[in-house]
Amino acid sequence: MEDDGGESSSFVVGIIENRAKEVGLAAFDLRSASLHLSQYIETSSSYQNTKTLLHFYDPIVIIIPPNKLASNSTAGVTELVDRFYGSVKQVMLARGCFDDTKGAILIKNLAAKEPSALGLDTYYKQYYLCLAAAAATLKWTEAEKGVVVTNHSLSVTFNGSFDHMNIDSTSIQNLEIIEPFHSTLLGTSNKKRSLFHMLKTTKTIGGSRLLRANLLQPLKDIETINARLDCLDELMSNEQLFFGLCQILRKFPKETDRVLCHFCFKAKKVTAEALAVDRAKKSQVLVSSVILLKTALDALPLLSKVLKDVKSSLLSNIYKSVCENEKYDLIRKRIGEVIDEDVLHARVPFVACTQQCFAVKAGIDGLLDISRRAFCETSEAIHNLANNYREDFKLPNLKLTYKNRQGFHFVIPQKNIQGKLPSKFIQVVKHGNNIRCSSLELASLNARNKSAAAECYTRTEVCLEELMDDIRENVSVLTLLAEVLCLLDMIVNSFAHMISTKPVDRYTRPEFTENGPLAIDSGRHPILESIHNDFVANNIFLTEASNMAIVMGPNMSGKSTYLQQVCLIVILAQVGCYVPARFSTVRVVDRMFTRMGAVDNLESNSSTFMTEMKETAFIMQNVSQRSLIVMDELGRATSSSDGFAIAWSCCEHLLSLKTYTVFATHMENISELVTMYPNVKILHFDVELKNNHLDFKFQLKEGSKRIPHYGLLLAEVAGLPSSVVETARMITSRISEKVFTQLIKKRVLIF
Ligand SMILES: Nc1ncnc2c1ncn2[C@@H]1O[C@H](COP(=O)(O)OP(=O)(O)OP(=O)(O)O)[C@@H](O)[C@H]1O
Repeated sequence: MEDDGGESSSFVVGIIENRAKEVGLAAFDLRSASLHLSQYIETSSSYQNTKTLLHFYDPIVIIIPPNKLASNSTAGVTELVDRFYGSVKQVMLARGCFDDTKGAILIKNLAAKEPSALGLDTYYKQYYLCLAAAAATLKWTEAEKGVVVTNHSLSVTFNGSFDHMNIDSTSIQNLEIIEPFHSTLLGTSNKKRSLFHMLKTTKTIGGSRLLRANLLQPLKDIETINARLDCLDELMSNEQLFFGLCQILRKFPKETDRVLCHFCFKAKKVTAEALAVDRAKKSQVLVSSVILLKTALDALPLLSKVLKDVKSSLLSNIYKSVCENEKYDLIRKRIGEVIDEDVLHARVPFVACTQQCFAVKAGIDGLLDISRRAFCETSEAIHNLANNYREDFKLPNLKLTYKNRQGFHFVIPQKNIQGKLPSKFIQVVKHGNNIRCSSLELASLNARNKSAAAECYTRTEVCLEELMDDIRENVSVLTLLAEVLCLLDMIVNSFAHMISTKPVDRYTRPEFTENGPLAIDSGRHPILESIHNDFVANNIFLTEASNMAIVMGPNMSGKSTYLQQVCLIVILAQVGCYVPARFSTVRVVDRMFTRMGAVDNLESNSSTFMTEMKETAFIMQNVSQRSLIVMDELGRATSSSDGFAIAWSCCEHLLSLKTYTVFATHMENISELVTMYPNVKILHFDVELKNNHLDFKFQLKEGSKRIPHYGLLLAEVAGLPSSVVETARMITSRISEKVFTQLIKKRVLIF
């Protein structure tokens, strides 16, 4: 598999839908060799569920069947992809490629788990669409990448996203989980203000991807969440274990997870020409994977030492399944039969290249030994050439550098060059304060050096063939090792690290119930509290008997911050992390909905009000008994009477369910709901009026409090011309709302 080297996504996603608006989605992760299958009914015409999953997987390729209008002639999933994911590579495959029977057979053969353990027999009929999508996705990936997936190597999960809390893509933006709101809006990169960036102290790319996936789809299973929390308890109370793990994790190469999955893919037999072009590169990737695996396996005994006496179930399971698993030892010994003991994984390009050329023990392959000699001779000649140039051209600071693609070239600090650079130097390029260049002699030596290295790689691959087959037989333990390293990276380097940087007891362990309250005592906004030194903590208490809180208060009093804070605390709790509160107990949330900032949606050609209504409709259609909904100023984008009516009726609808809702509003009359429904409570943010100035306390209190004309006061502070404010003040003092309406009707109001 090609090595992307970066943090970018590695998902190939196939999607297909039927006439009943049921969608099957297969997401194939090339990096971790895992396949995630989901099938669901699209309840909204805007394909919110599909959008959420696409947002989650962030694919590099989307595979779709040719466009076909859905049953009711509305746009289908293919058009959605066309419209919203134009920048992602799209591949259109004939509907025949989306074959569910083929998909089922493929999964039976490729999955690491037994078909019965996967539940394939049960799922087959029910999930035929995602199996069809899997067939197309695997077929395309194998053909395009020139690989064959090794039998029984894939980690397959059914119904991936629905085992987890579902957060729709709008809420992901509103809550600033991955990107701060304004950065997505304005294209700026104020990355400090997202939950993901706050926690992204993971050391591996696999770890940070796992963190991102967890934040986008937090857990729902209390047992798993508690296992993570027990592990955090142990890390927080045992410094030696925490620092020991931090140190040991550094000993595993950063790329371990990505490289281990190379053993799941076997190169296809290709034609002679393609062989010549591609082979050396592929062989090099393979050799470096084996070296990396050796380095990772060498670090395993150190991990065993640190985890020997752990108590929490998560860590002791890791100890049992990884550290005590003899298979790793056997693989390591088998590698030791072919690979030189001194060979190590290296990141500096030329060192890595040399390690790869010398990976296989001497004397195993005569041709390899000859190629190595040629490689050494040309490398030495290149270094001698550099020495000669330093002396001949009086350039003592001339440096020789190596890049994987170009090979060797010279770097000379510009200040060392008096006058013109000697004509011997060619391909001269300015680079900052340096000049990069080559010479004809260097270019020729470079070519010889490269071809010697290429020959070394291909010979090495031949020597490694048997070893690779042996390793592939145990590929499931390598996948397990990759998963464990990513999980430890997230829990130790992100969660535990973040908690350890805060004062003691600022972050506490949340508790969970299936049907209990959502109670947060002295909760704080995880991101804003580090920006505001004097951030004011607030509580929330919702139960099935009192499941809606209406939050009131003037502008700027802290309502939106509070809504976001409640959601972020629940997300943190459900990923298995401590939360910024004195105490918290969470009823496990299965879907989280937010309706917050009102912005025109230019992409979907919707006005502010229509966007607001579409989002609200989506919530109303999808809400479940265990949802958490936060709504900010619903109904403010239309006429005040219609807005009020919509807000009121939405509240009534939500009150008839057991869902927990926090509803922030400026509409004072909404508080009348409390007189009709016992399960509503009214809260307000405390603000005092002092000398015509608003003094914000940011403290949430019971009941409501009326601050007259706070809008006018804030408008003045914002710099509205004083004459305008004066006129507004005069109008409000003279007329009551009723009179005002009558005046407008009679059109006698003259400004
Ligand atoms: N608990 C708090 N402690 C300290 N500062 C806070 C707190 N909550 C909010 N703030 C500050 O107040 C500012 C305004 O808060 P926020 O946007 O939540 O108000 P709002 O009531 O939603 O306003 P509006 O009704 O105009 O949307 C925030 O940007 C933040 O700087």
